[in-house]
Amino acid sequence: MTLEELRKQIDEIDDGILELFLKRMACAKQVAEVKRQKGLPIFNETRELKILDDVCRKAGEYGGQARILYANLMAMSREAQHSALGSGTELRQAVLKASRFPNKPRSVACLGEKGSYSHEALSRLYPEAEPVFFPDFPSIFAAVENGRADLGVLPVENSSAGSVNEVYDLILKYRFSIVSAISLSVRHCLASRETELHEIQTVYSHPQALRQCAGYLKKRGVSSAECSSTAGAAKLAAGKRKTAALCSEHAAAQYGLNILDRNVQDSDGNRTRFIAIGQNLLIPPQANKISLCFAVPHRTGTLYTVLARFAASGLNLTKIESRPIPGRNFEYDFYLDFSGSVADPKTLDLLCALSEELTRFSFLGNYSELE
Ligand SMILES: O=C(O)C(=O)C[C@]1(C(=O)O)C=C[C@@H](O)C=C1
Repeated sequence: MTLEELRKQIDEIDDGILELFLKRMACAKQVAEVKRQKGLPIFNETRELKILDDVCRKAGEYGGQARILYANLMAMSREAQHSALGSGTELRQAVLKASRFPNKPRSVACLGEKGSYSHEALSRLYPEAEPVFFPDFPSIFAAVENGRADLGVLPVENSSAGSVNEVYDLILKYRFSIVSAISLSVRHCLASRETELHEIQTVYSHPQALRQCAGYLKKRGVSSAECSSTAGAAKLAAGKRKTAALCSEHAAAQYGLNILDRNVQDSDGNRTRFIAIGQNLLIPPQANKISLCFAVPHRTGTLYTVLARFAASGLNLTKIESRPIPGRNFEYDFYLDFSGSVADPKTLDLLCALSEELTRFSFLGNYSELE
């Protein structure tokens, strides 16, 4: 057979598959109605596992491929059923009740001292708020929980050093709402009370900043020491001979230090993303980014079929992070960011379906990110 003839056959087969796919989806919607009348749950694991085992056996050498194909078919079918029944009432109501107005927090918690990068992010996001400084990330979450601060600003990711795992673990522990975000260009300088570079023996900074400048520090042959923030490092270096801090120029000025070297980070386009968290859900009208988290059972293809549903809805994932679930060996929570808005009914339907199907699911927010 020629290529053209074979392609003609494939086209005919595809038409047949598509017709059957649409028939299957229509049938699934009817099942949803029966389930509603009988008060049955949409997900029927026994039935799904039986279908998967059957197709796997019948498909012979393509058993694994058939399993994945049908796992996806049934995920789509469940989603159509959830959408037909308007599932996820709790999430739908939370989204409906969420405030639409940008909040004007009185006080916002952040890491470190005046002049820290977190402080800069906070001032850009909430110029009118009073900053409240804390020495570590858990204290910021605690301050939001006990009302000492209306919101908390936290670094979540750096373009060269990667995710701030401790913050992700706290996000997953507290499950507060993410209400806004900002991506800041981060340029570190080497600042000291000394005036000559060769006098420096020890460099202080936050572990993330030390990581972002690891190549520079190695080249200079100086030792490094961790402290709780870049601005804290500047304060420390102001009191000790032969030391310097990796910090912002702003922090260097704050503590009266000389700038011995500029732009010392290893990557030129070094950026850090910050989020603001709060107790209440706030969804501004321009919100275009969604964050959520969930866990999946340890079975082949479970994460894959969840991610396929985002692809099927045309949603672009911008971040995925997995973190160990405390107290459960080698089980993970997944944290996801994607571009989208809950004002889009199809996106809200997907989230509502997932909220019903996945364990440890939380919708964390729909917000926009300043540049
Ligand atoms: O058989 C059912 O109960 C259905 O709802 C249909 C179906 C499927 O698409 O095959 C969908 C969801 C269930 O989890 C199991 C199977």
